[in-house]
Amino acid sequence: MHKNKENTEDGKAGLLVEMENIVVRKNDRTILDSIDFKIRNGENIAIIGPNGSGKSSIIKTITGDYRPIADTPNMVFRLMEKDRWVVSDLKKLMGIVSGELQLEYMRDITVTDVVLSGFFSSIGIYPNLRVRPYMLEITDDVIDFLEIRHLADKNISELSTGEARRVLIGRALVHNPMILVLDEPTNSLDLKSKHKFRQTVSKIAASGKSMILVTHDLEDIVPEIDRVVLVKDGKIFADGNIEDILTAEKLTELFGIPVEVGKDKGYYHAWC
Ligand SMILES: Nc1ncnc2c1ncn2[C@@H]1O[C@H](COP(=O)(O)OP(=O)(O)OP(=O)(O)O)[C@@H](O)[C@H]1O
Repeated sequence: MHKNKENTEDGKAGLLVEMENIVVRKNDRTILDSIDFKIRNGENIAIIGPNGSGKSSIIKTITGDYRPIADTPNMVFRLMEKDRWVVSDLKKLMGIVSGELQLEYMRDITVTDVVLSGFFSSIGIYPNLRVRPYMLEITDDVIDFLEIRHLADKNISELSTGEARRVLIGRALVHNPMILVLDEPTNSLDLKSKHKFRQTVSKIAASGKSMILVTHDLEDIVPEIDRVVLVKDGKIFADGNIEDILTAEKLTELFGIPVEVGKDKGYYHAWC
């Protein structure tokens, strides 16, 4: 799979995202409070937290959909070591797969066009978009990388939920984003589809792409992910190495119920 110049050379040691003292308010309510969060190039991170704790809001802040309160003292919001961005540039930095996006794609668009549309951040390919030969080549590469060649000519609306989600990963990857964001990617997938999806996630993580995985399911945390961030009540509750963070004690405090944690063949699971 193709790589960003920044991924391989100059930006290697760089910070992709720096957030310090980030506050976001919606409807007169603080939904993110004093968030400190940094992502280094090549890091793979899982974000976990109860419903409504602020996980998606952190992602939406990074993508520019939510704006931090600008006059917060000591606030830092820097992406790729730059302080100023336009939202359309932020979208190019990130490749996002979410349930919301999948709903938007319940249309008769071929898998190839869905993947290709990632170049334009559009839903589908329209006559006004300038599709260049290199885009078609990269689309082909991504289809092969994700092992979805057999689906390429089908309409996305004909696919199973699991297949469609892999196609959306293709759309997210095709423009070579610095960070791939998977927001609850295995929701409503059956066991086999989850297994296949996690294999795909492992393959992408191993390719050196930075990844943020937002999930409620510890089993989604493939062994290539070694950092976990816990979010509670709009704040970062814990952030660190997976072994220090995914403990029964921390998850019990995070969810407010007794939680047990186990680990088997590199995968964590929790029960209560
Ligand atoms: N645009 C918005 N307007 C008003 N409130 C919002 C908005 N976006 C998020 N919130 C509120 O902020 C809080 C955090 O929401 P967010 O979607 O980030 O949580 P989450 O951790 O991703 O939840 P879940 O696990 O249920 O997806 C919730 O109380 C939510 O209602």
